[in-house]
Amino acid sequence: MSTPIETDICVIGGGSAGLSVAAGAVQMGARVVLIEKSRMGGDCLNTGCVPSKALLAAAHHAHALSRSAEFGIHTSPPTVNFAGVMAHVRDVIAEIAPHDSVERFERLGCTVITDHARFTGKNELVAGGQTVRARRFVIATGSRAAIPPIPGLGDVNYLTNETLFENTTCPDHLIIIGGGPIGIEMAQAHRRLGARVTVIEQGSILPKDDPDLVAVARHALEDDGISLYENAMAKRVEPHGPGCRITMTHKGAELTIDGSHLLVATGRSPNIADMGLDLAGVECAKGAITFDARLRTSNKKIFAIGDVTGGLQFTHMAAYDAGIVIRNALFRLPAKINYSAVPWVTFIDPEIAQVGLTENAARARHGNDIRVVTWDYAENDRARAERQTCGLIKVVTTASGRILGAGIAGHQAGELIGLWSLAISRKMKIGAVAGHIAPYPTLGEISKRVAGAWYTPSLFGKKTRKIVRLLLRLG
Ligand SMILES: Cc1cc2nc3c(=O)[nH]c(=O)nc-3n(C[C@H](O)[C@H](O)[C@H](O)COP(=O)(O)OP(=O)(O)OC[C@H]3O[C@@H](n4cnc5c(N)ncnc54)[C@H](O)[C@@H]3O)c2cc1C
Ligand SMILES: NC(=O)c1ccc[n+]([C@@H]2O[C@H](COP(=O)([O-])OP(=O)(O)OC[C@H]3O[C@@H](n4cnc5c(N)ncnc54)[C@H](O)[C@@H]3O)[C@@H](O)[C@H]2O)c1
Repeated sequence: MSTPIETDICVIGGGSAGLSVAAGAVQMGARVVLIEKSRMGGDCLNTGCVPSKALLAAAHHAHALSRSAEFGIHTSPPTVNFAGVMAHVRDVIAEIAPHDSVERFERLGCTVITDHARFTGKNELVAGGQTVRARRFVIATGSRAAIPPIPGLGDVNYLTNETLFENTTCPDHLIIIGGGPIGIEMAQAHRRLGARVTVIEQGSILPKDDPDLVAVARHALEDDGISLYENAMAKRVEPHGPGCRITMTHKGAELTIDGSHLLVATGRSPNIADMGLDLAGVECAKGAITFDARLRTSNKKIFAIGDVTGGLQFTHMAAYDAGIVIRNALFRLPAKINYSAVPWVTFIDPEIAQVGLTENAARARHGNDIRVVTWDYAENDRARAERQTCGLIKVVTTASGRILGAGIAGHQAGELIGLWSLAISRKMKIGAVAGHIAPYPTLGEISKRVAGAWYTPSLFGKKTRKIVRLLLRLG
C-alpha cells in the first residue's frame, strides 16, 4: 500500500450531500479527499430527482397537449414514444453530469478516489488501495430502496428507482407498492405516458402531507385513471407470465391484481453496511447513524449528513446539512441544525408543497391555540386564465399570527412555497405577507389573499364598522 494521504476533510459519498461539502470546503482552502464507489452525483442525478422530474416533465407535456381543446386549440391526440421519452431523461442527466463529475472536482482541487470506503480506525480509512487520514470525515453515503418482507417478492423482477429509468418500453400495467412521493410521482408520470397504473399503499398516500392537500392529489390521480388502493396490505407476490401477480387485502376482502411491471417504492434504508463503522467508533441505532445537533456522530471528528442519517431525505436538505458541517469542521463554529422551515414538494400535477408544521402537527404541538386559514385557487384570476383552478393554500399560525406552517396543493405550488419558507425561517407574522404587494395577475396573489383572510373576521367585524362610522362622523 502506498504512503497514506493526509488531508483536512475526507468525504465519503459523491451524491448531493458529499459533493456540497467537498466543493465548499476545497474552495475555502481545505485539502479534500472525496471517495465515491459508483456514479458521481449519487441518487439525485442518476436515479432520483433528475430522472424523475425529467420523466414527469414529459408526462405533463403529453397531458397538456391532450387538454389543448379547452383553449380552443385542436390537435390530434398525442402519441408517446416511450423510448424517446427515456432518451430525453438520459439527455437531461448527461447535461447536468459534468457539474458533478470527477473531472470538475479534480479541477476544483479535490483528490477523488473511485472505490468503496471502509474505516480501519477512528481517524483513517482505506479506499482504492490508499489509506486516508483526515482531521475530519464526512459520511454522506446516502440510502437505497428499502425492500419490504412481502412473501414471494424475491421471485419476481421488481423495479426500484435504481432500475426504473432504464426501462425503455411503456409498461402495459405498472403496479406500484408504496404511495409516498416516489410511488405517487412515478404513478402519474407513467399513467400520463400511457401505462395502466395501480398503487398499493398500506396507509394513506403521501402520509407526511396535510390530509386536505392529499385530498386534492388523490382526486387528480384518480381523474388521471390511476387505481389507488389505500389502507391495503400486499400479502403475496408471484410470477405471472412475463409480469407478476399480487394478492392484497383491501377493505376486508382479498384481491388479486396482475401487472406487467412492479415498482417497489416503500421508503429508504441508509447505506451503512461494510463501512467499518465500529472501528471508527460511529454508533448506529435502528439502522441509521446517530448524530447530534451539529451532525457529529458518536466520534466527534466524523459527521454524517444527507440521506444516510435517515432524516428528511431531500437534496436541499443534503445541501443544508453540508453548510452546517462546513461551519463546524472548517470554521470551528458550533452551528446546529434547525429543521423548522424545511420545504418539500411532490411534483405531480397539481403540485403538493409543504413547509413547517401541517395543521395536525401544529395541533399536536400547540393544542387548539392556533389559527388555520385557507384560500382557493378557483378565486385567483391567473389560475382561471391558465385553467388551473384546482387547489388550495392552507396556512397555520399561532393565535397571535406567527406563521407555523403552510401547505399548497395547486399549479406551481413548489414555486409559491418559497415565500412561506422565508417567512417561517425569519419568524414572520402573517401581517408581513398580507401587507406585501403581489403583482396582478399572478398565482402569488394566492399567498397574499390567504394572509388577508386571516384578518377578515376582525377587519370586517362589528368593531371595525363602529370605529369607521365614528371616524367618518368626525368629518
Ligand atoms: C426517485 C427519487 C426521486 C427524488 N426526488 C427528489 C426531489 O424531487 N427533490 C428532492 O429534494 N429530493 C428528491 N429525492 C431524494 C434525493 O435524491 C436524496 O435526498 C439525495 O440524493 C440524497 O443525497 P445524498 O448525498 O445523501 O445520498 P446519495 O445521492 O445516495 O449519494 C450517496 C453516494 O455515496 C456513495 N457511497 C455509498 N457508500 C459508499 C462507500 N462506502 N464508499 C464510497 N461511496 C459510497 C453512493 O454510491 C452514492 O453515490 C428523490 C429520491 C428518489 C429515489
Ligand atoms: N419530490 C420529492 O422531493 C421527492 C420525490 C421522491 C422521493 N423523495 C424522497 O425520497 C424518500 C423516499 O421516497 P419513498 O416514496 O420511497 O418513501 P416514503 O417513506 O416517503 O413513502 C413510502 C410509502 O410506502 C408505504 N409502504 C411502506 N411499506 C409498504 C408496504 N409493504 N405496502 C404498501 N405500502 C407500503 C408507506 O406507508 C409510505 O407511504 C422520500 O421520503 C423523500 O424524502 C422526494
